[in-house]
Amino acid sequence: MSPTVIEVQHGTVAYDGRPVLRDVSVAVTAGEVVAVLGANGSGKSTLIRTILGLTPLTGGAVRLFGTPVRRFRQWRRIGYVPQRIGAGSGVPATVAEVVASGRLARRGVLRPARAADREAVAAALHAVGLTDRAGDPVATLSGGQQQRTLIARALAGQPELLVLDEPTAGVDAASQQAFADALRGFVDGGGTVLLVAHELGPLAPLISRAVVVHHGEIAHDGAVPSPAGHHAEPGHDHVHPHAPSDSSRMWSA
Ligand SMILES: Nc1ncnc2c1ncn2[C@@H]1O[C@H](COP(=O)(O)OP(=O)(O)OP(=O)(O)O)[C@@H](O)[C@H]1O
Repeated sequence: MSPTVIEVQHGTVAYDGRPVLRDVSVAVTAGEVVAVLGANGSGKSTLIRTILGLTPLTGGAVRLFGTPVRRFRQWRRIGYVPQRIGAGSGVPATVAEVVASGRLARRGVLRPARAADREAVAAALHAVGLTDRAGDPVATLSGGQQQRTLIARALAGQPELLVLDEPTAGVDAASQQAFADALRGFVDGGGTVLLVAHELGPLAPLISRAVVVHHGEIAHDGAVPSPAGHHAEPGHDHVHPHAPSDSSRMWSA
C-alpha cells in the first residue's frame, strides 16, 4: 500500500469561536491527485491552510508524511501555490527569477546556483510552457501565465507533494491546458497532488479522487461528482471565480 502523505483526523478549526471546519477526516496517499471541491466560503482554503500548519487546529490532528504537522520540518518535500493575489502585484522580478526562488529551500540563500538548480528551473519553465518568457518581467504576463510562473516555482523545488489553491480560477484556456500538462508530468514522476478547484476543466482526467467540502464538513469523498445544473451542459468549460453560495447546486455529491 502507498504511504500516507496527508492525514487529517477529526480536524476542527474555528475563527473567533465560529466553526469553519467541523470534524474533518481525510487522507491522501502517495501518487493520488485529490481535488477539493465546494462553494465559496465552504472551508476549502482553510482545510488546505490547516494541512500546511498555517492555520491552527482547534481540535483533531494533522500529519504530513507521518509526522504531526507542528513537528514537521521537511518543507522542501512540499510545494505550495496559494490562492492568486492577482495581477499587478508590482514585483519587478523576471519569470526565471521567480521560478529560481523555488530552489532556495534546497540550496540556501547564500549559495550560488548550481547546474542542478539551473536544470530544475529550466525543466519547470518547460513544464508550464513558459520557456520563451523566462527573461520577461512577471508583471508583463497575463494572469494565467503569472499563475503558471508560481506553479513552475513550486515544481522547481522538486517536491513530493504539490498543494494548489484554485490554480485555474480565472485562468485562460491555454494556461489551464499548460497547467494540466505540467501536472501530468509531475504525477507521472510519482508526485502527489492536493488541489482546490471550482471547476476541473482540463484537469478532470487527472483527478483520482474528489473531496467535497460543504459548510465545513466533508460532504463527499470518492469519485469525481458530475457537475449539476447548467454545468452539466456539454461544452461548458468556462471558469466561475465566484461560485453559487450553495455548493450542492454545483456538485451533486
Ligand atoms: N482568517 C480568517 N478569519 C476569520 N474568518 C475567516 C478567515 N479565513 C476564512 N474565514 C472564513 O471562514 C470561512 C471559510 O473560508 P475559506 O476561505 O476556507 O473558504 P473557501 O471554501 O476556500 O472559499 P473560497 O472559495 O472563497 O476561497 C468563510 O466564512 C470565511 O469568511
